[in-house]
Amino acid sequence: MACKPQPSLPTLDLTSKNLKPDSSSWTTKCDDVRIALEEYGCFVAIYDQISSELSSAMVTCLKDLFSLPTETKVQNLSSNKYFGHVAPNTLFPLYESVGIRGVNTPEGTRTFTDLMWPSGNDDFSKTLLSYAKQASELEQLIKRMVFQSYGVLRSCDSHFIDDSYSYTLRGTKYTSPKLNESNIGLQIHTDKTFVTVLEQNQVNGLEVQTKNGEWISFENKPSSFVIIAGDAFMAWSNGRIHSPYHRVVMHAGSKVRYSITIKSYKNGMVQTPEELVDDEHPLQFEDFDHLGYMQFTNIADQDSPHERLAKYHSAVLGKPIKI
Ligand SMILES: O=C(O)CCC(=O)C(=O)O
Ligand SMILES: [Fe+2]
Repeated sequence: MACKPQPSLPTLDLTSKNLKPDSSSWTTKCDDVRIALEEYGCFVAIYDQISSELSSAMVTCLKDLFSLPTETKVQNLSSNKYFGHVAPNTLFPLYESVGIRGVNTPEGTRTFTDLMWPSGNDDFSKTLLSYAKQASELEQLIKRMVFQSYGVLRSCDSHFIDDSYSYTLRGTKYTSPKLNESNIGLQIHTDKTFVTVLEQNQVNGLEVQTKNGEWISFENKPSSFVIIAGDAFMAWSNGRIHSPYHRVVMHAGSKVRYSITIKSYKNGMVQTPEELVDDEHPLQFEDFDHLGYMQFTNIADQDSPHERLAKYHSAVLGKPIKI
């Protein structure tokens, strides 16, 4: 009997030679990106603008960061539960993570570096800034391609001016489970972001759920970045783009796993363009404040993005939305 092939995430070649704006291949590529995000909420981008040297340097930086004493790491406080330091705990003993805000600006990287290394660590802040800048360019490319494919690039050009988005880098370290310990590195969730750009280094573990409930694991390859659409992108697109459930599963005996995510958040309101609303697609989500939505959400909730956004709207606007 033939074996059923393992499902895999779509892979799209976004290397510079394949991305000449205004060519017909550019239009096709933009459609491919949109379709992948509508079908899976996620795809693997092959991207050559972030060099493997920079990625390795970033992982070395994360190793240095995680080896600092806990008393130092916990100083990275945040009123927002998604942005600070998360230490391993009894519920998720394999997971340790650090969120760094404003990471694509020299002030953001310097403030964080000075907090962790009061006597300075130039290598760290330079690598962090250069990685974050390149990854935020990839994030903008993805939005540009999707907007182009929906025909709203011009009407939505305010998404591409400085300060229209904030970027957070979340570096995460996963240890392998001990005997009788759960192998869940990170629980099932959707991202509350607009877009997440994720790089997984050497040790696999990320799994993404398809719309029909199958789990797809992601095998790491050089120059590959996983693009994940978040709840805000889904809402912006009037429900066309999928915000997928995903998780990290670790395997006994595996090496320590490091992942780097760049997460984008719209500054101010997320608003569905009017071109994406018509009789067949009535408006699903009222405008909402992205950072307000982040504050409202609970990491451990098991709501779908639609349910969570409905609860947020009803809490903030006093009325539920149609779902
Ligand atoms: O570490 C990973 O591969 C996944 C991280 C993730 O999903 C997240 O930070 O939202
Ligand atoms: Fe995630």
